[in-house]
Amino acid sequence: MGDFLAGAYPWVKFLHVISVISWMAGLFYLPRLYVYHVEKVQAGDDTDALFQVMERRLLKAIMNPAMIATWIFGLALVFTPGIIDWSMVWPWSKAASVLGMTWFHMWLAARRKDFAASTNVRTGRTYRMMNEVPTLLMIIIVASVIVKF
Ligand code: HEM
Repeated sequence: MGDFLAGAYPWVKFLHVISVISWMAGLFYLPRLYVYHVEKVQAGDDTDALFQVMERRLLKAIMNPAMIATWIFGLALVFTPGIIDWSMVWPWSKAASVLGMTWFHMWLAARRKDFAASTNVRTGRTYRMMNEVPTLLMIIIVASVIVKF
């Protein structure tokens, strides 16, 4: 298994980065959709239905598969021999940040259900602030994997 993963390493990393880009695109865009949804749309009108379709498709067709692929290829990299030295800080800062990113994904999925049930109580300001969460985590993750402190 170790030999196979070592041989596949560049391709697995290639697939990991492609999945990461797709996942991050959704994590940045979905909260922006929520800002416009809450500030510009009346519950129950045609635009409300349109936003709900856009939010559902973005989450289910792009973000959920991209998150699963990111985890699968990321864990394959974790189990590749010689890639991670757990005595360093970067694997831990990366692990904590990807757990945070996954929590943020789940939080967005729960908020989508609020909009679908017309029970959203959060303001555009809340969604604008939450939009900074993936930016912050991405900076920590990329510093971790590139600088390897
Ligand atoms: C979801 C769970 C994740 C796991 C288990 C994981 C794990 C890993 C591992 C073990 C590597 C190999 C590091 C190396 O080759 O030295 C890697 C590479 C990378 N990861 Fe992740 N990762 C995850 C999510 C993410 C996320 C969310 C991002 C971006 C926001 C990300 C960005 C990257 C990048 C850019 C690289 C390539 C670094 C390089 O070799 O130059 N990963 N990941």
